[in-house]
Amino acid sequence: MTHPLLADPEVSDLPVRECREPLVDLPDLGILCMNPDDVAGMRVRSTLGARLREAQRALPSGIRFGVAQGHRSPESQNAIIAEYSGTLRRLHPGKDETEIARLSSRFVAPIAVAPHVAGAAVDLTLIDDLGHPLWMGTEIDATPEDSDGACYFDAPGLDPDARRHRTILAEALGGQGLVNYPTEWWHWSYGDRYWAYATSAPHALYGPWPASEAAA
Ligand SMILES: C[C@@H](N)C(=O)N[C@H](C)C(=O)O
Repeated sequence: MTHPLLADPEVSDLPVRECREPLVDLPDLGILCMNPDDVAGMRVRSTLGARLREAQRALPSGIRFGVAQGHRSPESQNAIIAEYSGTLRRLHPGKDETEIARLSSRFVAPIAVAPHVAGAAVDLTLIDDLGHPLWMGTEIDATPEDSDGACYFDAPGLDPDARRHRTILAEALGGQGLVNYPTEWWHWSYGDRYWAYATSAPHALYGPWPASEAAA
């Protein structure tokens, strides 16, 4: 089955009805954040936070979540877009900017629809009771090029441990209504446009947040 990308009109054209729900701190909900310097990245919209807490309770004993990043500033989003687009331009000198933007959205969302900027997404993995990340087949943030496609949630040819761990992740998060971005096993969201697309909701719940800063 093929899935649309965040840049595709099936997703990007969906309306947002911003519900103005605040961000919450994930550590306050008992969720481990793996990047202590990224204070903003420890926050997500409150419904997403509550759902993550419930999803963590549903994990097998001895396993917990490790969050790499939740909320992201528009500046950080734009910096990731610029860096990855530059890589793609070097790899594909014949492609025009429309094609580069679509390819880029396999790995990083266009700013206008960015789920992390809305506080509606987390990049996360599973952590064992010794504090070690479980093997998921790639590191978080492996690009399609660097991982030869193994970053895709349903990538063929994954070893059994990685497949089993991804299934555990998906059952816990999917059970709480989160949706995965199929090009990245680690990216899960709730209330953004991709969630609206995947759940056939009439509109997204969250746009860029805070609205004033994200307009740039
Ligand atoms: C850059 C990567 N970690 C990521 O966050 N990708 C998604 C699709 C995003 O930009 O929202």
